[in-house]
Amino acid sequence: MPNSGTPGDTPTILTKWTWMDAVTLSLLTCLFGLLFPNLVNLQQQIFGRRVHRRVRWLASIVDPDLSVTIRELDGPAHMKRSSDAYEDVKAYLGARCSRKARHLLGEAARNAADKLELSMRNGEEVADEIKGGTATVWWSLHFIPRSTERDEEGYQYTLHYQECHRDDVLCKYLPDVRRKGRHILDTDRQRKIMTNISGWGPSDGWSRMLFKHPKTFETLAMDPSTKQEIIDDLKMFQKGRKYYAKLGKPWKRGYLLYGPPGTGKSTMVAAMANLLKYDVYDIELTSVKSNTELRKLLIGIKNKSITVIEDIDCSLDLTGARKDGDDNDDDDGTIAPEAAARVAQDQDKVTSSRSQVTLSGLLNFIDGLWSACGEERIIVFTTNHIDKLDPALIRRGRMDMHIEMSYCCFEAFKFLAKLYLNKDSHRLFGAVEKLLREVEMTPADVAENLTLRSDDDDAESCLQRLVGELKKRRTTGGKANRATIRSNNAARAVPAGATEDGRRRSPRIRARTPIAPY
Ligand SMILES: Nc1ncnc2c1ncn2[C@@H]1O[C@H](COP(=O)(O)OP(=O)(O)OP(=O)(O)O)[C@@H](O)[C@H]1O
Repeated sequence: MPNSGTPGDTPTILTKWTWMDAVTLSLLTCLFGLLFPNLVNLQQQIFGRRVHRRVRWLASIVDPDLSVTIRELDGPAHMKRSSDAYEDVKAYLGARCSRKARHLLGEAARNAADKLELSMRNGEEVADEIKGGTATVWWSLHFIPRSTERDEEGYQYTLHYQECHRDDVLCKYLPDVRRKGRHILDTDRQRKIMTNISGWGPSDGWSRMLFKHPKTFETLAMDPSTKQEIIDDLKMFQKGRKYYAKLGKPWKRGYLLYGPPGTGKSTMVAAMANLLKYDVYDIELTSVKSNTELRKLLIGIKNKSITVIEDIDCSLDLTGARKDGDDNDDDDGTIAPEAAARVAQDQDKVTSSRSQVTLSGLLNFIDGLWSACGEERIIVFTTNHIDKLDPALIRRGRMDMHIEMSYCCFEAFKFLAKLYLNKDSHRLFGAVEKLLREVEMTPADVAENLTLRSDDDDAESCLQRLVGELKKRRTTGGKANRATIRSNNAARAVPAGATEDGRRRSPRIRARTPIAPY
């Protein structure tokens, strides 16, 4: 209430005002606002900011807790992918805090079959220490259900801390959590294999399982020098961060594994994953409905991973030319004339097939702009028919290394004999060597013959079985086999180092990009 100013009262501005003064001031303010609207806005903003600051100050006294939330899926709507930060925090908390939580979640063992991997359960809270144990922060895990159509449901970790520890938490503690979590994931974790099966899995399109393939390069039968070359190449790739950055190239490498069925192409992928400790993304291309869906899958692929497309020649009708108007790729690969003649026919086929993924879409997937959004990624194609593939698909820069997985050579046999029978030599080795020069047999078949099948089996009986099988093939299928191989190879140049009849006994590497001197 305005006061007319009783003598003796504490004088204030208001006490000296009259109603008339107030009305006059209001009118003047309105007039000022009409004449200078921007100045009034500015005045209101400054006033608003001051109020906001006071409210924050009050809030920090009433509730000094701050929080950071890390969601399981991040990225824009329709492009959600599982978050690296979430995985790091999960690994960190799993190792550090889980024993402090009251209610734990047990998952399949990490390294040992009889152990459980423990982590926080939904709704659980655990404490962690910062500043050398002088302060405490709290982590909680919650499941957030979908609230709108565009939203994704998923888990989220929330870190609660006091305002006075803000700098320590944000600048030291959180980066440390991520670093430690990543280290645990890199060294200690069980790797995963992901596959895309329509309608399954979370929104990023990948269904996940633990990857437990036992195959390593130590148990892969190959020509030893070829094997070493591949191992060296992979290891060089793995430590090539600076090298790729220096070249201005995305940190990725493509391997094409080709050869007859049973020669170890899938097995090689498992050995690669185990050597590098990478996750495996196995793409079933026929389940991918469109190029857009393929891109969405690509965005969901994590770093330090091997992406495999098996039997690429069978996956889609990609063996012909790219569709007209589909070719926005600047590669120098040429298209066979007969393939060009099939363009119209292929176009119809591609359109009518379930999957609308085009060759161009696949090429962009491998090395388009989006493919560079990650790093330390390997892509592997396997095929039984390299000659059916469009050259653009396997050209330099896409498939950097071509590795032929071929029939069992004597070196590979000796490796398998040592592995399966623990024999470095045997009287039947000579016979096997001679027969392997005449008959095609895959390492898978050789390994099967060397496998002990009963308690009575021993090295002698296994080798006899192998010699018998080789002899049988020589008289029945052996020659037919060779003829087929020759006709399949007819379109290709005879590889360097091939035997007289054009066959090659050991895996062959054609490194399209020289192995880099990092
Ligand atoms: N070089 C090898 N060393 C050891 N084992 C091998 C080798 N090649 C094949 N095998 C064994 O043979 C089986 C089949 O191998 P794999 O599936 O890798 O062949 P593939 O070439 O991928 O066949 P496909 O082309 O039919 O997919 C596996 O159980 C594997 O252990």
